[in-house]
Formats: sequence, structure tokens, C-alpha cells
Amino acid sequence: MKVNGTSTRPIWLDDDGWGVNIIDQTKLPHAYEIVRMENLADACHAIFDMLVRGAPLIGATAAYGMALALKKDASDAGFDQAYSELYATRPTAVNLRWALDEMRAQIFPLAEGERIGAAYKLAAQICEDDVAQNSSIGDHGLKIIQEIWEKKGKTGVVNILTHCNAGWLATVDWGTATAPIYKAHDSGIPVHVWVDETRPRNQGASLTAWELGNHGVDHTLIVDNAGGHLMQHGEVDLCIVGTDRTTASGDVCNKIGTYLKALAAHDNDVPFYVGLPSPTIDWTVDDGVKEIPIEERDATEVTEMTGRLKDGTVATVTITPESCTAGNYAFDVTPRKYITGLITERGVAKASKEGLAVLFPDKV
Ligand SMILES: CSC[C@@H](O)[C@@H](O)C(=O)COP(=O)(O)O
Repeated sequence: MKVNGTSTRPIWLDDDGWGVNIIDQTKLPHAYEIVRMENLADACHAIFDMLVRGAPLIGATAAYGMALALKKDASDAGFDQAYSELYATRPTAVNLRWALDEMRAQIFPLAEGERIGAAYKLAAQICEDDVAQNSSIGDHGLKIIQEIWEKKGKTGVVNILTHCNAGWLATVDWGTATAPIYKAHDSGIPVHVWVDETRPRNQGASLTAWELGNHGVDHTLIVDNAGGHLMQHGEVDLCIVGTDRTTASGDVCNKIGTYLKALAAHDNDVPFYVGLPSPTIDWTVDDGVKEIPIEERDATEVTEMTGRLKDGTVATVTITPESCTAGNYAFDVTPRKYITGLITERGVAKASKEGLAVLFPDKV
């Protein structure tokens, strides 16, 4: 997608052919800074400290992280060390494990001398595949938005609510939840997006709002608790969110608060869709609530907030009493019964084992 009119991705190989550049998303929207990763530690830091985040982008970064690690040590022990360090960076997004397993399946069996070149090639392929998958999600999701637009007699706007950032910054391009939105906008359907701020890290306020603004998509930022009210008053035509891990039976794990939006959507007959590329499906788990590991992050993300002061400087302030303890559960699971459909690169699936099996007979 474009930043100030220039086509941009959140990860790319540097001109020298071995360093890997990322946009430091912890600095957005106040500063646009590029960070160059040169080794395994840089890649682990980028994922753990969320310079990059979002399930598909975490996978892509891990793939390049493995290539960077092998450049220094392409031995079996070097591979295993890199696998375990990268795997330990974040627990919930299954794309991390998926990308590392792709590396293990395709790179580990090669001779040491062939591993580095092949790892860079595979990392680049994982990135290109992600772009193609998300573009297809956009095409399938566009049809849903088109239908709603037609049902409304092509008057007014299509109001879409999204949570967190499942935009191009969370992927290699297009985004998952946002791909249908961008395609609808580009095809002339008037869309308006309700952007949940998404406490505690505010990915909606800082990243989704920034992305949509750059692309010229009409949007309004709302506090996390406003969605139910808007749905009760007919102000939301559909919800589209992303996911960090979807089970083989269609339960969806996504940023904390997604579940409550799904409940409100269900109560108000608002369609609730999830955009996801197939590497986000964990075919090894069924019951999302019981089986998906939920990341718990530092309490300071809840007790503090970072923003721009009037003089332009960026500052972090504490918003609680000194002694306040806080829990920071980063994700929750929305049971499949609340999901209208899973928008994948192969089409829209029912959120069920059978529904996914229709589109992915090769995986089940
Ligand atoms: C296309 S990304 C889907 C999800 O990864 C996204 O919705 C999300 O929850 C991101 O969480 P984050 O903690 O910012 O990595």
C-alpha cells in the first residue's frame, strides 16, 4: 500500500541483498522510522518488542530471521538455536510456528552450503505468498461488501467496524480484515470504518487510523466499548476482524476485545466476518478457548499510555494509582457460533470443521 504516495511494505530485503528492513511500528503514527535487521537477535527483538506485529508479518519476520541466523551459522545446531529463539518471541500467532516449520521442512534437509541462499529465497516467497493470499481475501470480501451496498439500494455508505490492526502493517501487504475494505474503496463503494482504539497498545488508534488515512478511506476512531452502542443503533453494517490463530473447527483467536464485539454483533444481527490467510489456521487444535495459548504482556502497557504532547514530543504517562496492579491479556477467543464467515484466499468458509474442509480438503 502507499505511504505519501509511495508503494511501501512493512518488511523488505535491503539493497545489499542480505539486511532486512522493517518499519518500526512502535513509533507510528508520530514518527516513520525504518530499522535494519542484521542478525537473529535483531529479528527476535523486532517480534518480541513489537516493532513488527500482526500474525502474517510475525511469520514473515521469523522467516527472514532464520535466513539472517543461518548467514552467521548454517549448521544444524545453528538452525535449532534460531528456531527455538524465534519460536519463543510470541506465543499466540500461529504464523510464527508455521513459518519456522516451513523453514525446517524445506531448508534443514539441505547441505549447509546451500541453506543460506535457499532460506532467503523461501523467506521472500513467504512474503509474496502472503501478498497474493491477502489480495484474494480482498476479492472475496469485496463481494460481501458489494452485496451489502446493493441491499442498501446503493445509498449512504457501508459502515464497517474493525478491531486492532489487521491492515497492511500486520501483513506484507493489503492486510486481512482491511483487504476487502481497500478493494471496496478502490472500486468506488463508499465505505466508512469504525476503528476500535484497541487498548492497551492502541493498534487501532495508532496503526489502523494511520493506514486508512494514508489510503483516503473514511474512518472514525471509537473507544473500545462503543461498538455495541453503534450496532444497537444500526450504525454498523458488518464487522471484519483479523485473527492470530483460527482452529480447525473455526474458533477465532484475535486481539483482546474481539469476543465482546462478536457477542454484540450476534445480539444485533450484524454479520461478523474474519479475514485470514491459511497459514493462520492451526489444523492441530480444535477448541480455541481450551487450547490456544493467550499471551500475557507487561502490566505497564495497561497502566501507562504513550502519546504526543502539544509541543510535539512523545511521552509516556502513568494513568493509574502508583500501587495499581494490572492484568494484560493480549488475545481472546471468539467461538465459531458467533462468526458469520471466514474470508480466506480460497473463498468464504463457514466457521466449522466441515466449512473449512470444503475449501481446504488438502489440509484436513
Ligand atoms: C492480519 S493480522 C491479525 C491479527 O494478528 C491482529 O488482528 C492482531 O490481533 C495483532 O495483534 P498484535 O498484538 O498487534 O500482534
